[in-house]
This record gives sequence, structure tokens and C-alpha cells, in this order.
Amino acid sequence: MNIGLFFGSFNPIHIGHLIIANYIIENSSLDKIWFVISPQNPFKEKKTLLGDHHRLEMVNLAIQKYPKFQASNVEFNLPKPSYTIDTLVVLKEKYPDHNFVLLMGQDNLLSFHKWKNYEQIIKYYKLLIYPRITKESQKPILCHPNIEKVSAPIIEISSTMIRKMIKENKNVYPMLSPEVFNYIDGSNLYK
Ligand SMILES: Nc1ncnc2c1ncn2[C@@H]1O[C@H](COP(=O)(O)OP(=O)(O)OP(=O)(O)O)[C@@H](O)[C@H]1O
Ligand SMILES: O=C(O)c1ccc[n+]([C@@H]2O[C@H](COP(=O)([O-])O)[C@@H](O)[C@H]2O)c1
Repeated sequence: MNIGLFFGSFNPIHIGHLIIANYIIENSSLDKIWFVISPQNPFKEKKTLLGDHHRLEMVNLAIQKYPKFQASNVEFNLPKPSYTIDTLVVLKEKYPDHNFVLLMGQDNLLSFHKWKNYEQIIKYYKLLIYPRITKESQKPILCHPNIEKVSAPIIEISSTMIRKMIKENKNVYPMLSPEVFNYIDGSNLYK
């Protein structure tokens, strides 16, 4: 099977993530997309990061109507921070017959050359890059035969924006799936 691996903090998962994954599954040869929830991005501070299980639960709530999407907690039992190459080694060992492809937003590609063993990742895995406006969008983007840019509508939504709006008691309903909105709204999360 061809599996797209969508690695992320998903703090929280928003409709941008769903639009990206849906666009890619509908316009590629992927059979499934796995949302891999990372306990700790090596480049991000832990300050505003919600617990792993809350983030996993929200991903499960958001994808329940998408039969080709699945949540993965494979990184929960791996050392932290979450280095993608280490997870890929584990996944390849566990599922030798699957062909894995990585999905990521353009912001992540800009720092990709700083990732652990990035040359190894790019040598063995195809990267599908979803466009995104970033502060450094003028910077040249890494070119490689295994990097493919997805030509798709740009979505200007981020988890950072959503967390900030929740803190300011602003309405974030349109940016989340209703189930995720209710999960957050019924608690004190991100307040
Ligand atoms: N609006 C978007 N457009 C394109 N890619 C996105 C978008 N939102 C998230 N992504 C991509 O989805 C993956 C997971 O993203 P992540 O969970 O960090 O969301 P985020 O909105 O970037 O979060 P934060 O604002 O907390 O950094 C990353 O590869 C990221 O680049
Ligand atoms: O492996 C690395 O060195 C590395 C460096 C930065 C980010 N990552 C991973 O990239 C994924 C996207 O992170 P995020 O926080 O932008 O959603 C997440 O799974 C991180 O663990 C991985």
C-alpha cells in the first residue's frame, strides 16, 4: 500500500490539515494517510504544547468521517524529541511492504536541511510539499528529485493562530472540525 505520512504536532488539528490531506489523497496515488502525532518537535518549545493524548484524541475526532485517514501514536513510545528519521526506521521495520511518502507544509521544507539525517530521509522517501506562505518565502527551496511540490490552494490557518484566538476568547469555530471545537470548548484547553 502507498501510505502518506503526515507528521505533526497537531496542537490542535485544524481544517487546514484536513484540506491538505484531503487534497492529496484525492489527487495522488496514495491509498491512505496516517496522521503521526509527534510528542515533541525538536525545533519547538514545549510551553504551549498540549498533552499527547489530547492531541491524539482531537485528531481521531477530526478524521472520523474520512475512511482513508488514520491516526498514529507510533512516536509516543519513542525517545523525545521526535526525530522523523528514527520513526521512519521503526515504521519500515514494522511495515516492510508499505511504500511511505512524507507530506509536509512548505514551512517545514525551509528548515529541512537542519533535520537529523535529512539526506537519508530524502534519499529513500518522496516528499510531497504543500504550499504555505511563510516569513521566509523568498528563500530558495531545496531542490531534489524526491521533492514534489503540490499545486494546491494556499490556506492561511495555523494552530498558533487558533491557540492565540482561544486565549483571547475569540470564536475559532470555522477553523476547527465541530467535534474538535466541542472538545476544546468543553474544557479549559489553551485558555
Ligand atoms: N495552513 C497550512 N498550509 C500548509 N501546510 C500546513 C498548514 N498548516 C499546517 N501545515 C503543515 O502540516 C504539518 C503539521 O503542522 P502543525 O501541526 O505544526 O500545524 P501548524 O499550524 O503549522 O502549527 P503551529 O502554528 O503550532 O506551528 C506541517 O508539515 C505543516 O507544515
Ligand atoms: O527529525 C527532525 O530533525 C525534525 C525536525 C523538525 C521537525 N520534525 C518533525 O516534523 C513534524 C512537523 O512538525 P510540526 O511541529 O511543524 O507539526 C513533526 O513530526 C516533527 O517531529 C523533525
